[in-house]
Amino acid sequence: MPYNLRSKVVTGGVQRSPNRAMLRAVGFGDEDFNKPIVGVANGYSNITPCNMGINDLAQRAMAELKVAGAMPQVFGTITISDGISMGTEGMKYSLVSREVIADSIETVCNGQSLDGVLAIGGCDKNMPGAMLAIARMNIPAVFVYGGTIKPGHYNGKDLTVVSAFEAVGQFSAGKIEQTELVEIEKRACPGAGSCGGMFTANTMSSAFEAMGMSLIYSSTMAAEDAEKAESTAKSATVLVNAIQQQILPRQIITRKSLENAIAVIMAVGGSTNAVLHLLAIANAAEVPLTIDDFETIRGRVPVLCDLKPSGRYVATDLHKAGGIPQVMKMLLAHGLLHGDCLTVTGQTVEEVLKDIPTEPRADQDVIRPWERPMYAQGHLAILKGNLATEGSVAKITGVKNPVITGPARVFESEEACLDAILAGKIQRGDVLVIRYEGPKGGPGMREMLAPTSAIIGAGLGDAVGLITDGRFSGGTYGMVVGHVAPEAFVGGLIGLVEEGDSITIDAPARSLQLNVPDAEIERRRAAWQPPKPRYTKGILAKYAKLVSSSSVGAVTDLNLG
Ligand SMILES: CC(C)(O)[C@@H](O)C(=O)O
Ligand SMILES: [Mg+2]
Repeated sequence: MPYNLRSKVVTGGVQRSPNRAMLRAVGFGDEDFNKPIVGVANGYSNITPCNMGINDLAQRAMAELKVAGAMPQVFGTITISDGISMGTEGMKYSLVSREVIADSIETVCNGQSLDGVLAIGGCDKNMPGAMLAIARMNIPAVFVYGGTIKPGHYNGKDLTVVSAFEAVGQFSAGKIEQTELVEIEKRACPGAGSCGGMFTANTMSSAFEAMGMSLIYSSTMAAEDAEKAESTAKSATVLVNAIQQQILPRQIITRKSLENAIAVIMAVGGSTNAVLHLLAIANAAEVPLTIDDFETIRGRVPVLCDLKPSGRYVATDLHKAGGIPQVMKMLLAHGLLHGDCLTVTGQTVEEVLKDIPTEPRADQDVIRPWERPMYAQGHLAILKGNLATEGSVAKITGVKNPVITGPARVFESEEACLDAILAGKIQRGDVLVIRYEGPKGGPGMREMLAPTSAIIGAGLGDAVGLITDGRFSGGTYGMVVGHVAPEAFVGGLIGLVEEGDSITIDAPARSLQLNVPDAEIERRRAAWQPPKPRYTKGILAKYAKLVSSSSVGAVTDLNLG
């Protein structure tokens, strides 16, 4: 039976003869018209180490798809590098690139009536971008992660790119010499692969493994190891089976599997970005999920893994210790994972995990035993209050002072804030406010890794708070609250804060509050003028018009119907 179930492009009789003529030019023979046509969304780019090994994986996937009886058709998807654009105006394109990737995969797969898609990505937005498209289209699909980078080494310590960001703060605070800063820069990124801690890329790949849209163990493999290519080949075989069986993404991406992904992200200590991306994926899959669901799951799931940014180990260490399947099995054994969710293999989560022990191995301390977690509850909290009536996202574990009330130090951009930190103008007890960096205001919610790392490097990590309507890197930690919604640009209270106002971040109470009388707030609100958009042409201008609040995932196709 022909697999071109979606359209009759190649089986549609004489009318389709011209379509077939073109396919013959790209290598189709008579018998190939009876095979499924599978897109390979190739995120290859030498712009960033995260994506530079992906072409080899795409080639391997193509070869294996052919062996499994499919006709692969490769097309390129774009990426930007968060690490390289970090701290620049270019970072505004990062979250935008998520939509571009989603739109490009949807455009090619639907435009060409493909029977399935194997998407390969590396840098942070590649993962959610691909999954948004997969959830929208609902054609059989598998996600292949390009793999994590191995750690660099200096003075007996493991390095990641975040070490280089923190070294800037250490240097500015006079804690290290410039020679040391340069050594760290040279050694932080020793090869191919996405940033090595449990930062955003590794968080999202882990989430997809937990959701059943990627093969087990695949999200923590090193980009440069042979098993990455082997797992890619296996993904191709699994996808062809999914096409034959018509296993569809929306059978896999369900409310329950998104809850599994959230539970795993809490257990591994993942990035704040996961909140934004999983809300967006739920919207694309038409699954009900709200920002408050993260708080509910956080309350019952412990942080089990000792991973960077705030912990000790990197993703390759987690892999050696048993990887995401070990974490999932522990959650399953303690009733915190839905075992009946379908995976792309056709097996349920419980079936996939059946041979994995319920406790981690004793010869490692990356994954803690159940009785000795890093933290009894998850680290990604949803804070609300007059400053964030729709919600905000904070990393609340690992900070010594979970409550801070301090004077606001207001910055209208990330650059202004970084300059103040590096110039030593921030005092212990200050609450830094970085605003007009939201989905519409930035636009694009830049990741504030440079200021948050400079704070850590300057030794102020436990002494100051920081709130923003922008985002954070997966490498950020400390008393930081991002995704503050509503954002300043649309009139959110964060835009009305004045220098010296008292702000309280209360992590245990999950509250974010401006301590200014209501009458004064109303006076300021009446005087507030919406600012002019920063961009009036091109993609940033289009994005700013369409994008939703971060509290519902910063998506560009909400309520368009
Ligand atoms: C550069 C990083 C560390 O990859 C960052 O973009 C993240 O979000 O994790
Ligand atoms: Mg990032």
